[in-house]
Amino acid sequence: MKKFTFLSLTKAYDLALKNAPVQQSTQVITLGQTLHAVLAEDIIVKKNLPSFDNSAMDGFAFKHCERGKTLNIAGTIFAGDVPSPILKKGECYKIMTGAQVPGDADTVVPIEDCTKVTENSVTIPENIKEGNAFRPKGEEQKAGNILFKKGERVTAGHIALLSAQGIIATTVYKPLQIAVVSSGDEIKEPWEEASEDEIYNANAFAVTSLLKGYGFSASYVGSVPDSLEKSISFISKLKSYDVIITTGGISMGDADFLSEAFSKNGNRELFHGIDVKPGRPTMMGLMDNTFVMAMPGNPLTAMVNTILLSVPILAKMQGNNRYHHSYVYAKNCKTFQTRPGRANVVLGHLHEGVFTVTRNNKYGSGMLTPIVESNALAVFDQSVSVVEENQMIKIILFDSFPAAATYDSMNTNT
Ligand SMILES: Nc1nc2c(c(=O)[nH]1)N[C@H]1C(S)=C(S)[C@@H](COP(=O)(O)OP(=O)(O)OC[C@H]3O[C@@H](n4cnc5c(N)ncnc54)[C@H](O)[C@@H]3O)O[C@H]1N2
Ligand code: MOO
Repeated sequence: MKKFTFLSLTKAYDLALKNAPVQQSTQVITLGQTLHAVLAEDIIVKKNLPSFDNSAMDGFAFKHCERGKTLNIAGTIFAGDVPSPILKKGECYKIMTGAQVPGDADTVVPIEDCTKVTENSVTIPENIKEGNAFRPKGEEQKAGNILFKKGERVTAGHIALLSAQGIIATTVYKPLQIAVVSSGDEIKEPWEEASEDEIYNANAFAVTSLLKGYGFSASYVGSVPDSLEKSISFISKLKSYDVIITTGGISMGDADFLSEAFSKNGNRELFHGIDVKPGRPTMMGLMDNTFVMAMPGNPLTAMVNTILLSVPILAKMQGNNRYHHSYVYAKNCKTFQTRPGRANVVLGHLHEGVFTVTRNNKYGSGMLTPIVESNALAVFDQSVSVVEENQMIKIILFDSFPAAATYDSMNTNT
């Protein structure tokens, strides 16, 4: 009988991250495809942002030394105009938001702050600061600077800046090819007929959709039957994938063949067994360049493990330079117990800064409903046995992409 080598959660996480091969292949994609992609090159500012001095308000542009006076309006400047300086002493421009401010004006006053506004003249207030509502060329980004660094994950904000730079093609890391595999003779696909003695496959669709929510594309490639030979053959066909995530068949039962089937395919196990609840039988390893994540079959465990462990590892493999989970602090609503002696991953619901543990932390890892009742998880160190009411704890939100660059030991609560 195979003996598990239980690692602490932190050690398992470290070891997996250390051995996770980072995607090397790149591809050029267009702007509309870049959301969630990871940049494989630094992006340099091509065009100053803004690229000309301009007004932040609808109002009047003038030379600051003329403040407090009634000025004649020498002309009106609209966004898109390319004006030349024409101001004489005692004059100002009427100007619209975003329009160019010519070199002979340095301050803008919003129209509502002026008095005696007529078609030809306006009285500028005395107490206006030099440079008010004036957006200088290059204020936000200067041409030649680094706009984004290699390893940044593209968000809508990045896309806004790329668009503002007229950058329509970027070099990114190719998306990881992730195969999701389920296991067990008792498993029927949701579109098949399942008797009362059989169960529907929840894990494959849970894991693929969960990863999709984090911006990865994972494909469900099928279910492995409970047979060593068939498992070996099934796995041997998946070697071109960057990652294989399996659920089930990884514990100590007579039908748990996956560890051996992976080994027979050359898998080098990094660990098989983590001192964590849930998720104890988890195995991870490297089959040549394919990273193997064998998750326990219990559906709640499979999902929790995917969030907690797979997502940061995949983020690193995808080339992301911020791959640790980030956390928020929350106040614990009600005292609850955890099982000391190993790390505990606890589901809960975060609302307005308060974390309420799901079902008083009494649910089974074979369940599914507690996941839907939760929107966050918290990890507690093996020394913790009780979490007190009003205690401040670190929470990892579901669907929140890893964004921490610094390592904070799995963000456990101690
Ligand atoms: N002697 C021991 N027994 C068990 C241990 C142990 O350390 N020693 N660990 C327990 C823990 S913890 C877990 S978790 C389970 C995990 O076992 P497996 O990874 O081998 O998973 P299976 O036995 O294949 O399945 C467990 C459970 O989950 C159901 N399942 C599996 N796949 C799916 C799927 N795709 N969709 C829905 N449900 C699925 C399966 O029918 C079982 O009910 O082992 C404990 N035992
Ligand atoms: O990993 Mo298991 O889910 O603790 O029952």
